[in-house]
Amino acid sequence: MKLARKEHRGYTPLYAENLDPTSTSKGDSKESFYIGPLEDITTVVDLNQWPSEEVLTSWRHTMESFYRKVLSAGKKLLSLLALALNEDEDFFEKVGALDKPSAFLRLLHYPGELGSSDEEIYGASAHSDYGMVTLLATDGVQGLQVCRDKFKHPQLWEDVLHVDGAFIVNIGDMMERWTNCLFRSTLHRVMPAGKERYSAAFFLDPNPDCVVKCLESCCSESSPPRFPPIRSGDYLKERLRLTYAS
Ligand SMILES: O=C(O)CCC(=O)C(=O)O
Ligand SMILES: [Fe+2]
Repeated sequence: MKLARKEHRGYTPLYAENLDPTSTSKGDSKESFYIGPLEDITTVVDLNQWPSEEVLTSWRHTMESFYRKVLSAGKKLLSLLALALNEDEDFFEKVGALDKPSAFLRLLHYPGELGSSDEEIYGASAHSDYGMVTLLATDGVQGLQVCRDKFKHPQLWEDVLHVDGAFIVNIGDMMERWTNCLFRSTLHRVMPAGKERYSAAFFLDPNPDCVVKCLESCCSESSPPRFPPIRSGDYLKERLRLTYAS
């Protein structure tokens, strides 16, 4: 396929990824298309892959406009999270996370028919997102489930109700590291709904050079940092490597 994923942009086919790297299944039953930062971080070249205007007229314009709007909403959300953590509202700007953030829009399609198989196939197997926050829009078809207590066994999964016009927001693993687990990243999955499903996830992750280090307000002598500081780019690279390993 001409627009196959390169530099983490473009098309990923069915079963290309396994969001739960511990699972032995053949992969998740979804296809997707990634759109990365519009003004690219490292080069002047646009690494995004756009279908030709003749094939999909105005598609690029629509996607770029959506990307910018969700990025702006995500930044506002992060300033509210900073205030909730007793930090200045521009905390995530000051630590360099929002200077050319590593923000990816992912358009997802889950097929309705899966064919017969003995193994359990997920639309998206259980995972938490990797970055700061994810803003997720869905078409309202059920399937998304959340596990409130990811360390409890057996795990209890609950359907996430659709609210028209609202985003679902997931806390990501780097936010969990920053807050020393005060804000837990959300364990979630997508079950096959027996019906075609579309969603758009916007992963708002820090600039690759931003170092994610436990906030002072979130640790003390009796509650030391649970994670060492890590460069965001290194953390993301490793998580993506595991997701696309098979
Ligand atoms: O499609 C959805 O509702 C969720 C997608 C998701 O969790 C992901 O791509 O990380
Ligand atoms: Fe996710």
